[in-house]
Amino acid sequence: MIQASGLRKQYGDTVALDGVDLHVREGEIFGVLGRSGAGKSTLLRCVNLLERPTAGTVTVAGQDLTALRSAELNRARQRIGMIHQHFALLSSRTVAGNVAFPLEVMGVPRRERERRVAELLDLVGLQGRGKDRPNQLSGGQKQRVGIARALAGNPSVLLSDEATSALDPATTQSILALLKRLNAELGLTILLITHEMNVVKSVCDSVAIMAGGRIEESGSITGLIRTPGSRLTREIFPLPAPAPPGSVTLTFTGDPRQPVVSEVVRKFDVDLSILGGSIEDLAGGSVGRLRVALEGDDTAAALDHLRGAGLLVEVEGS
Ligand SMILES: Nc1ncnc2c1ncn2[C@@H]1O[C@H](COP(=O)(O)OP(=O)(O)OP(=O)(O)O)[C@@H](O)[C@H]1O
Repeated sequence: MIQASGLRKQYGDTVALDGVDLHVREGEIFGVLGRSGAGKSTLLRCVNLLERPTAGTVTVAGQDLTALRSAELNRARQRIGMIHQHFALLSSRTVAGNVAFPLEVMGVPRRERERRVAELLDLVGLQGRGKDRPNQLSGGQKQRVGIARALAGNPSVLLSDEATSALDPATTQSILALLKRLNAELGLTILLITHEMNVVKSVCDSVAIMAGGRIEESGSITGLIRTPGSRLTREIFPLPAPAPPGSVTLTFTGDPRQPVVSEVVRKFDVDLSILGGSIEDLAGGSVGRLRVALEGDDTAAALDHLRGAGLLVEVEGS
């Protein structure tokens, strides 16, 4: 749905994007995670060409945006919604007036506009609030208005620029739940940028980790969790460093109640000490990571058994 190739963006001597390739599949929630200054906002603004990349191409829904002239680009942008960290609402307009704004720009007749605004406010849980002013709303409600406005043109893609960074944790979760619902119900593809791992853990199907204008690692969350040495896995499941030589890190997905570890202890008569670990609920399901020390005559066979049971087994120093 979104394909960026060889994206480069330079501001004077500052290289904000340094050869970024991005592939976001239709219907997924894709997170771009990185610290301040990593280049996330620049990447997002290059995807809808609010910023023109210095080099590279951006294709959204099969259309090469970098090749379009301005009238065509404006039409293509109507199919790309965007929400912002500080909501970017017009304080002089009511809630309904804010949601209606893009419909007015598109030339939608008044009756149709009013019907669509009511439908959108309903969709985001703000029915009956159309006459309010933005300053009468909480942060979470303001972001719901931002989402309703972004969906006005029936976009196939929603870009989210740190949409929950200004919200408290409970409100963040409610906005993320709304995005997840819209993704499922409307088949909306969502590209979000964030500096919060929590956002990635809660809703993303795929992620790209950015630093210094480059993507360091990207892929589906489940795929990265199963990739030895993945940075995402290390950040989600921090374990004490350095790992003792010979210690084993086990990563398991699926039902955490499967007694795979106790089974291996019994079957291969090994001693197992737990050195660290945790279990997390990710969008794709439950994932656990455990660092253990194994002792016994048959530890190699025990590790093979764990591999055979579908665990990722990483032995320190091997
Ligand atoms: N309009 C601009 N003019 C000059 N430099 C810019 C501009 N926009 C971004 N930069 C620089 O490009 C680099 C990447 O910035 P960007 O805002 O994309 O990072 P970010 O990961 O989104 O960080 P933040 O979360 O702090 O916004 C930074 O060094 C920034 O100073």
